Amino acid sequence: MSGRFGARLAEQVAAHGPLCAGIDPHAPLLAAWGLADDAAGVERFGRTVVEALAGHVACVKPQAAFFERHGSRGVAALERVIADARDAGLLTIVDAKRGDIGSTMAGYADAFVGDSPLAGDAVTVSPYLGFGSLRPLLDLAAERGRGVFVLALTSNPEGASVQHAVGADGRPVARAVAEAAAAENAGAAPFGDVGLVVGATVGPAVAGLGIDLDAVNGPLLAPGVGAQGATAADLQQVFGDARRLVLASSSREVLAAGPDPAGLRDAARRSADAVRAALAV
Ligand SMILES: O=C(O)c1cc(=O)[nH]c(=O)n1[C@@H]1O[C@H](COP(=O)(O)O)[C@@H](O)[C@H]1O
Repeated sequence: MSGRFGARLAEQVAAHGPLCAGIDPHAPLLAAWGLADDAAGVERFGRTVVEALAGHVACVKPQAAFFERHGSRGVAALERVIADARDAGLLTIVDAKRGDIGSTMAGYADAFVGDSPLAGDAVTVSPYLGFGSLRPLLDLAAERGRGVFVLALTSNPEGASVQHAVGADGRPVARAVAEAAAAENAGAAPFGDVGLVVGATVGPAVAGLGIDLDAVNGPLLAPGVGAQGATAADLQQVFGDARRLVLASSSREVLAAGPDPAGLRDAARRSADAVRAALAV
């Protein structure tokens, strides 16, 4: 791994388009792929996606939950998927969505951005114990050149009850998260290593909450494209002038084309082309 996460991601997006393919081995997808719903099944699933998409997409995002549901052997499978991706030169965002008090966050930092085999190129985290609680993980990620994606406006409808709420300082909570991320990325080029998660499904919320996403100057991971109903065109409305920072994410829509590697590549290519076209407008 050489160079900082933001710079490496920018290079991959330039080469392959602004799409991150999720690796979410849901039980129905395992069945559709003819795989058992066990640790060996999720391992085969994940490694197949990596082998098919390495060199064809900007990055992959293994969803830790679907590996963890098989206990320690599932976690070992996740480690092997991450190792395969690293060997293949494919960037990984480990979707673990961790968040805890600062002293415990230091443990998650070691696990996901330190020396552990669970560390990919970046990790997703939740700031809803307070953005400051993420500090140990942000610091270790910065030291190692890894990336962090902080949940801001999530793609699920329930998220608004927390994220749109106005905090004690008068700012909507999601806006405060965005401004804290912007402070981490100040001065970085082409952009920094601290990204936000902003669902492609959030409609007019960004503008409505007064959030300046362009000022974040970090990658904006946009899940919700495909299975959750958002289209590439929704990205234009949600992201406005911050389109240069968007990394759309899609899992089930791409994965449904497997296990045939050519089918996975075609589905990823179609999604990446649609996203690139929508963001170019
Ligand atoms: O952090 C994420 O990736 C994420 C944040 C969010 O707000 N919404 C969201 O759907 N995700 C993840 O993105 C993936 C979406 O999968 P599909 O709906 O199948 O494309 C899942 O792994 C979710 O956990």
